[in-house]
Amino acid sequence: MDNFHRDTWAEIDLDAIYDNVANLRRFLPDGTQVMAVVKANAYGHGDAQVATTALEAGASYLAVAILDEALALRQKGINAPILVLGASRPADVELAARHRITLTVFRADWLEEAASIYNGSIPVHLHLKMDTGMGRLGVKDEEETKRITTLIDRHPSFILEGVYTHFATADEVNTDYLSYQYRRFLHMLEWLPSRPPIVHCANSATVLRFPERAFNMARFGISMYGLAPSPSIKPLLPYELKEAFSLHSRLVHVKRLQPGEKVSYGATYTAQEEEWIGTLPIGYADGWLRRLQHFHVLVNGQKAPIVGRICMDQCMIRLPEPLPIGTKVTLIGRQGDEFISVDDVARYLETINYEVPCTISYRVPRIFFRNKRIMEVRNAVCHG
Ligand SMILES: Cc1ncc(COP(=O)(O)O)c(CNc2conc2O)c1O
Repeated sequence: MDNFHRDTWAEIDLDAIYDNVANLRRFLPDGTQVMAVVKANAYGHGDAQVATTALEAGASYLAVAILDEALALRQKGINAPILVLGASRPADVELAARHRITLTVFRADWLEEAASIYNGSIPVHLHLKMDTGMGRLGVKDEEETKRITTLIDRHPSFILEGVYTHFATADEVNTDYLSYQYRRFLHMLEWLPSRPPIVHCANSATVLRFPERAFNMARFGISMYGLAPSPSIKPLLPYELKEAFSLHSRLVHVKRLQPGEKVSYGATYTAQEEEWIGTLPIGYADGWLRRLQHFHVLVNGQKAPIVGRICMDQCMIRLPEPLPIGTKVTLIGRQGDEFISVDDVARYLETINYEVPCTISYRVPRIFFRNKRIMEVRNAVCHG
C-alpha cells in the first residue's frame, strides 16, 4: 500500500472482468467477436488494465469514446484494434491512421473534409454509424449513406471496415422499440453496396438477451464490469455477472459526541445521545457525492450511517462503538455478510449504475487484483 498516501482506494477485480468476458465468449454464437468497451477509463475501472484482461479473455477489439482515449491505450502498449465511438476531427485522421485507430464516420461532409486533408498511404479504417433511432450520432438517409460509401471507395487509403448502430432501449423489458431499431438497421444495411467485414449493433443488454441479433461483433460494456444494464432486465440475464469494483477507506479520526453536539458544514447533524463519530478521508472531489449523506458504509461488518454533510475531501459516519484509527471501512463492496453494491449506491443516488464507478475520480487510486493477488497500484494523482 505504499504507492499512495491517503487511506482511500478502489479495488478492481480483474479476475471478475476476465470471467465476465470469457463467459460472454462461451455464450455467443460462433463467429461473433467481443468488442470490449473501455471508454471513460473503462467506466472508472482502469483503461489499460481492463483492456489487457478483456483481450486475454478473448475480446478481439476495443472501443473508446474519444481519440485521446485510444491514443492513451496505445501509449500504454495496447496494440489491439480500437474503435473511437464518438466524433473525431477530420484533421486528426492522419494521427488516427498512424496509430492504427479506427474512426467512426456518420457525415458525408466530415468525410469530404478528411479526404481533402489526408492523402497519406497509411490505411484509415472506418466504421459507418447508422442512426436507427438512438437520435445521437449516425447517418439517417440513403442518399448520404451512398455519398459516404462512394467517397470511401474512391479514396485509396479509406477502408470501410465496419457498420454499426446503437440501441436506445435494450435495457428495458419491453422490446418494441428495440425491434423497430433492429428492423431499421436491417433495412439500412441494404443501402450499402455490400456489407463490410464487421457489422455490430449489440450493447450488453442486447447481446445478453438476443445474442442472435449481434451480427459478428458485440460491444460489451457495463456487463464486462459485472453490472446489469438495468435493474429491470437483471432477472432476465442468462448467467451471473461478477462485480469488479469496490471502494474502501480507513478511519482517520474517532471522537465521542455529547448530545447536542454537531457534525460538518451547516451543523445539520446533531448528536441525539452520546455517540461515536468517525471521519473518513473521502469526499465529493473523489466522487463520493454530497447526495450520499444519510446513506451508509460498512465498518466491522456492520452498516454505519453517513452523518452530516459530505465535504470535498472527507465525510463522517456514526460508529457502532469506539473503533481504532485505521479501521477499514467499505463504501462499495463486502464486509462479512453485508454487501453494498454499485447498484445500491446508484439506487440511492437515483441514477444508473454506469455513473457510479465513472464518477469515482482520478484522485482515488486503483488497486488491481489478478489471480487474487495485487498486480498493480495506479495512483493518477502522483503518476498522471
Ligand atoms: C455506441 C456504444 N456502444 C456500446 C456501448 C456499451 O454499452 P453497455 O455499457 O450498455 O454494454 C455504449 C455505452 N455508452 C453509454 C453507456 O451510458 N451512456 C453511454 O453513452 C455505446 O455508447
